[in-house]
Amino acid sequence: MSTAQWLQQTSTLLECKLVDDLIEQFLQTLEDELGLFDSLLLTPSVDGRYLQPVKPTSTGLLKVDGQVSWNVTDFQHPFAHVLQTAKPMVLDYYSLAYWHDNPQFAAFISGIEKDHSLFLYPLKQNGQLLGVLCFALDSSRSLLQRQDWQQYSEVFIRHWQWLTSVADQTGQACQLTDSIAEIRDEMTLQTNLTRLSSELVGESSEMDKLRKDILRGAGTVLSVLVQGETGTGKELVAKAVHDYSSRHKAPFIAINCAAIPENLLESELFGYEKGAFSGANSKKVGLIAQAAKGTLFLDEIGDMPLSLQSKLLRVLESGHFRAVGGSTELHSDFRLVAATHVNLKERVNAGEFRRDLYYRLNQFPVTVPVLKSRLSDLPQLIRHFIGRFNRHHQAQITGIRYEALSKLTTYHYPGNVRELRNVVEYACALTAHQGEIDVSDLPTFEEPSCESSSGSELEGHEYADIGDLKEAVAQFERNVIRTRINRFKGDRTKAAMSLGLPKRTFSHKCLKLEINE
Ligand SMILES: Nc1ncnc2c1ncn2[C@@H]1O[C@H](COP(=O)(O)OP(=O)(O)OP(=O)(O)O)[C@@H](O)[C@H]1O
Repeated sequence: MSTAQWLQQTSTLLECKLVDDLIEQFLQTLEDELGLFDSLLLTPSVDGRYLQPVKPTSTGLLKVDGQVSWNVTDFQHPFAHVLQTAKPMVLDYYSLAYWHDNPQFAAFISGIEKDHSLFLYPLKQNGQLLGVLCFALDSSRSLLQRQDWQQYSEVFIRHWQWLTSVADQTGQACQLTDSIAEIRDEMTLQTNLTRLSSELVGESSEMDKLRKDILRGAGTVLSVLVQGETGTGKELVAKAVHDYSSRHKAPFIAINCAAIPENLLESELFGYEKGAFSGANSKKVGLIAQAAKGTLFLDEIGDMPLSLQSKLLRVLESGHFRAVGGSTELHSDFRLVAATHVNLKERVNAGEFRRDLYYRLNQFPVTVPVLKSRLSDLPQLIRHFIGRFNRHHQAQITGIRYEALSKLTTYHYPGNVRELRNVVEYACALTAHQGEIDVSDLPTFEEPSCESSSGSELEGHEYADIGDLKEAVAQFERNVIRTRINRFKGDRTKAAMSLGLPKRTFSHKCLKLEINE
């Protein structure tokens, strides 16, 4: 049964006004949904010395004759053990034989057959035992791992408690509603976390935290700033913030601030009027207006020119803006998610990014961890990318050999998950149909030591001579990119992939650094 159906059953339960109706409804739902042969609820007598079935007679598998009750201190029947330990107990046909010495219990289970078992489950609230649920079921079934019916039982307990004391404790009604809302929220959170973990893959505690941060952020109206190295999944995170927010039905509009020349970025964002500049032959609606009621995602926000930053701040503060060449004030109600792989705080301190805009963007910060800090996620990510490759290429790669997986865990992934995805796709392309990825299918990885040795060479000689840091960095980037383009014989897509950069970011960098190879 889906979460929605359990919620439906929960609502039905909450409509019960009488305790007997409530118990009947509760047991009936469990029997239907868990495929039980029979079920029974045992509750303590008024003096607390005996356990008695709530239904005085039963003609089902579990035999009750109306007189039966079990002394809670008599350990000749398993109920006393469940009460003592407050833990569930599963008894198959053969282990039930152990309890046949107790005639009352033997009569009670006389209908149980070889492939049946008895499941006893203590109902507790705030450490207090309220009763024991008793199920007869198919012995191959296991109920303990399932959370759904246990959460449903929690709602039952609360409603049951409430109904029995409703006459003089009306105040409990509010508490109950709160608890149900809490349980409902918790169930929704768990469902969303499960759904999100199939999109944002990884079992590490870092990924767990990231998914929780995303859902918390999505539930607010705050601007979200996603920070993380290139290829860590920032765009996926931004999309998830939108998908799990109340704006998910409206558009998600994304733009990479680094991939668009400065003069075009403004008109892309704000739109323009006909004749605003040469070439503006017709009016254009900007991305801010397109994102109305939805989410605007500004990737590589650190590359946004200062002049535009103040215009962005204005629209974030007031919701108002003007199209390029326009005279009327326009309005858009959008939620902003921005991402950056640079340390924005440092840019602020260097005077390259507006401090006020930084604080406005950073209302809800989310940091995406680098892959090398969570290599335990590799097996799951690799499976995910193999599955994706299979779907896209109608292939049937079955998995990865242990030796190949071991080799992958020794690498440091400067390009993070994107680089891993490329490695897996490369390996899949070399793997035989219906085969497993082997070590020989993996690309040759660069030795990290090579990079660091060239770095220390520089440190010794050239660092001291640097007069213009910006130019030195640009020169370094130029050298890296040129070497890489040459290595891939001019194939820019491969060069971009090997550096863990999206192709558009790479192209823009080439443009900026005047690389024409
Ligand atoms: N946790 C993850 N689970 C599944 N796929 C992932 C995960 N993280 C990243 N990816 C995949 O890795 C690739 C890169 O992700 P994405 O573009 O979101 O990274 P990014 O941090 O925005 O990169 P850049 O800074 O270069 O723009 C995408 O194909 C994305 O689907």
